[in-house]
Amino acid sequence: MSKPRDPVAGPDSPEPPFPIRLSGPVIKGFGRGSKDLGIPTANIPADDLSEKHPELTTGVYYGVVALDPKTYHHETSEGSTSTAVVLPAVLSIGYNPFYKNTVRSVEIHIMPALTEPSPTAAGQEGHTKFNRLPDFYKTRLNLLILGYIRPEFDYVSLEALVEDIRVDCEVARESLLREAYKCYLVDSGKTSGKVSEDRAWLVSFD
Ligand SMILES: Cc1cc2nc3c(=O)[nH]c(=O)nc-3n(C[C@H](O)[C@H](O)[C@H](O)COP(=O)(O)O)c2cc1C
Ligand SMILES: Nc1ncnc2c1ncn2[C@@H]1O[C@H](COP(=O)(O)OP(=O)(O)O)[C@@H](O)[C@H]1O
Ligand SMILES: [Mg+2]
Repeated sequence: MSKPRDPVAGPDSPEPPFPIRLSGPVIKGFGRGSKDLGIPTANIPADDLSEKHPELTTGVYYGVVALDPKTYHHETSEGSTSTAVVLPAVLSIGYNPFYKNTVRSVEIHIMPALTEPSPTAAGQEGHTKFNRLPDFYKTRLNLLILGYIRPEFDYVSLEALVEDIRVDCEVARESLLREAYKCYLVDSGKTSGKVSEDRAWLVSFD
């Protein structure tokens, strides 16, 4: 048995180099996320990553995302919205050692709002239904990376990889529930300068 993982990752408020801004159109990946793992990941181009963000090492991170509402209509209980909805996310940046990719990819799994029950909560091991939205290929995605979780690993089985990603979702969720992170998701009206600036960038799609 491997030892239990820490329930949260990173300091109590984002520290440099975070938040890191990434943006790009959602592109096709290797087609494994949904099919092999049951975990859809929105892939965005990674071409200029080493030039623009040399500090961004390979690994698993958490953050917040927004999709361009011009092409993605998010359904809420109030109906369809024309402003971008901000959602929590967990992502991997790297070569997917389990699949031995030769090119680096950025793969983002968008989670449900923190006010909704978590589909990846413990007790569902082996039966987890990861969050799935209607497809949004080609839509522009803005991402603020807020913290680092762990390095990428190779695994003895597909089940072991899926279980670790399930725990990543829970770690991301608990980490983002902290006040200094939650303010990126929920605009309380009293957020300070830099947070509002980053949040304004997140939901702007010109
Ligand atoms: C939160 C998260 C953590 C991941 N961690 C690993 C990892 O440690 N090792 C690995 O080989 N792949 C990891 N992956 C990548 C998955 O293997 C990848 O999403 C899958 O291969 C789907 O790829 P595709 O979008 O190209 O189809 C992770 C993905 C996510 C979303
Ligand atoms: N919760 C989600 N997070 C990320 N992408 C999602 C989600 N739900 C649906 N999708 C869609 O699924 C696609 C990714 O599925 P995936 O099986 O990883 O395919 P690919 O290999 O092409 O990336 C995304 O591009 C997006 O259109
Ligand atoms: Mg993918």
